[in-house]
Formats: sequence, C-alpha cells, structure tokens
Amino acid sequence: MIDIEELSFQWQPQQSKPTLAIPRLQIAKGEHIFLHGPSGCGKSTLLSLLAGINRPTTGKLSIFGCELNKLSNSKRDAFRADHIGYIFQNFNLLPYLSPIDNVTLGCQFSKQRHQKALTCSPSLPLEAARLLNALGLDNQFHQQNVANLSIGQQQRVAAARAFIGAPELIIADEPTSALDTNNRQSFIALLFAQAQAVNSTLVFVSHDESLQPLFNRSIDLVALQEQI
Ligand SMILES: Nc1ncnc2c1ncn2[C@@H]1O[C@H](COP(=O)(O)OP(=O)(O)OP(=O)(O)O)[C@@H](O)[C@H]1O
Repeated sequence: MIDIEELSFQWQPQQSKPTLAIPRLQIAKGEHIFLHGPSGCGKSTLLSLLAGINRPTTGKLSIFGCELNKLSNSKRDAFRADHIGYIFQNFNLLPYLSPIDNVTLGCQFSKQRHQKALTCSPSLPLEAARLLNALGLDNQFHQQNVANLSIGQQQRVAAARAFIGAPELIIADEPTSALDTNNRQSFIALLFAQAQAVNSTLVFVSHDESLQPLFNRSIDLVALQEQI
C-alpha cells in the first residue's frame, strides 16, 4: 500500500512553486493505476519519489509501511532493489548482454529478490527464461544481444527484468509509447497477468488515454494536486 500525505517536492530550493504538491493519495496493494496528466505536470517526478530515487521536500511517503521520506539515500536504494521493479521509457537495458543476463541483473542488488526468484525456478537463468516466455519473448531470442531485438521485444525484456523476484510494486513510465495500438493492448494484458500472479501493485504512466479503461483506477495528476 502506498500512502502519501501533504507531500511536496521541488527540484531547486529557489523554486517559487513546488513541482509537486499532493495533499493525499492512497493506493491499495494489488491495484493497477493509470497515472496521466499533461507533459511537464510531474508524472516522472512522482515516479522517482515512489521509487526512492528522490526524497520528498516535505510530507510523508510511505510504501508498504516503510516511510521513504525518513530513509537515507543508501537505505532507499536497498528498499528499491528489494521491493520495486521499474520499467523505463527507454528500457535502460544493457545492449551487449543477452535478455537472460539483463533479466537476472534485476536480482543482483537484492538477496531478497534473488531468493524469491529461486522459489519459482531452480536457477536465476531458468526463472528469467520463464518470465521472458510468459511476456511473449520466445526461447530463440533469449541468448542474442538485446541491441539486435525489436523495440517490442526489448520492452518484454525490460518488463521481465522488473518482475523477476516478484517485487511488490511495479512502476512503468510510458513503456508502450513506441508500440502500435494492438501491440500496446496485448503487452498490457501480459503485464497485468504477471502483476496478478504475484499480486504486485502497478503504477503505469501513459499519455494514451485509450488505455485507461484497462486499469482499476485512473489518477489525473493535475486534479490530484487541486484537491482540498
Ligand atoms: N532533474 C531535474 N532537474 C530539474 N528540474 C526537473 C528535473 N526533472 C524534471 N524537472 C522539471 O520538473 C517538471 C516536471 O517534469 P516531469 O518530467 O516530472 O513531467 P512529466 O509529467 O513526466 O512530463 P512528460 O509527460 O513530458 O514526460 C518539469 O518542469 C521539468 O522541467
């Protein structure tokens, strides 16, 4: 569960107005949230706070009972490695590594996720292969350099890397923007199936409002900041 109270964030101390000012936001465990709003309204900034990359300037941000606003940078890094899978807009894959190696990297910084992954498969590479297949990337592509894969295939690798070790929260920042409409919807169906299998909470940012009905709840970041 995510719990935000009176949160504000500003990139620079001299800003006249904070980038984000959210009075209240609660997200329940297992919810699939569609987060939207105009360009520059602060969606990626909010994701960076949820992921513990940045810390709120003021206010409370608690994820699964842990108050991230009170943790040091290194403790937030450890929290992120243990509990959060992040699918970046540009995927951030290592191009000279195979899909299997990219996916297993998701466990390198977390003993907890490593152990959880081994409860599903006998080894990390086998668990990576299981997730890649579940997300629609066949075995024939598992050992190639990811640089040789299509954008849609790279996106499946990025999603499998986020899901390995069953993190409680999956954050996805416009992961479907390079795909056509049919591929977007089928990718989201696979994403939901994985999230449901381990009851992960999903926070998904997109400008494509046609995707909204697929989610449990839609949050307009501008309206959220105007609530009294
Ligand atoms: N690293 C940074 N340093 C300073 N300001 C930043 C930084 N990153 C973002 N900003 C500013 O914060 C504001 C919100 O940016 P953010 O990227 O969160 O918006 P967004 O809603 O995700 O936009 P988009 O939909 O275009 O991706 C913008 O005014 C942006 O210029």
